[in-house]
Amino acid sequence: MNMKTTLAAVLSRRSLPEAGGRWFDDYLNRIVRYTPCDSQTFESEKALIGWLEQHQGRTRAYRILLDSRGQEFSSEEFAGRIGRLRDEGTQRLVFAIGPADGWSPEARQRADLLLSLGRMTLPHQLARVVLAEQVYRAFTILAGHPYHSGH
Ligand SMILES: C[S@@+](CC[C@H](N)C(=O)[O-])C[C@H]1O[C@@H](n2cnc3c(N)ncnc32)[C@H](O)[C@@H]1O
Repeated sequence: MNMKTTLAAVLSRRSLPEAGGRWFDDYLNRIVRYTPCDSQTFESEKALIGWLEQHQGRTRAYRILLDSRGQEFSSEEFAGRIGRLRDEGTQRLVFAIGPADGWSPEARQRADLLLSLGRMTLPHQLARVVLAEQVYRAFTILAGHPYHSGH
């Protein structure tokens, strides 16, 4: 069975219309050419964690929380990690952008991976677009598509 990827974010109702905007939608549309992928938004960390607990599938979703203090990867390393998860039979892979004031210690502890896009803090709208682009890039690397030409 195909691994399903979800790009999730905790976004306030106020920031929802502009969050990600056309750039995010464009990358999401490109990702679905390679793999089933959707977007989910939540008003609070609690709502996101509750959704994660409910949507387990046969196996638990692999949770990757975006956090500037997390682990950094090159695009090739990132693609390799996603490819390994897919090949190991992971059914659902969830990437999540956190609330404006960052993740709670409890959420961080329950993550399978804390992923950093760099040590600088980005506004969540930008982090969401960068994440979508890197997920798209990762699937093109795994497919051998020439979108990624190195540095
Ligand atoms: C505005 S930031 C939160 C900033 C918060 N004050 C903090 O220090 O954690 C909102 C969300 O964007 C994501 N984010 C921002 N910069 C990031 C980075 N460099 N790497 C990974 N995620 C990032 C994280 O998910 C974060 O929870």
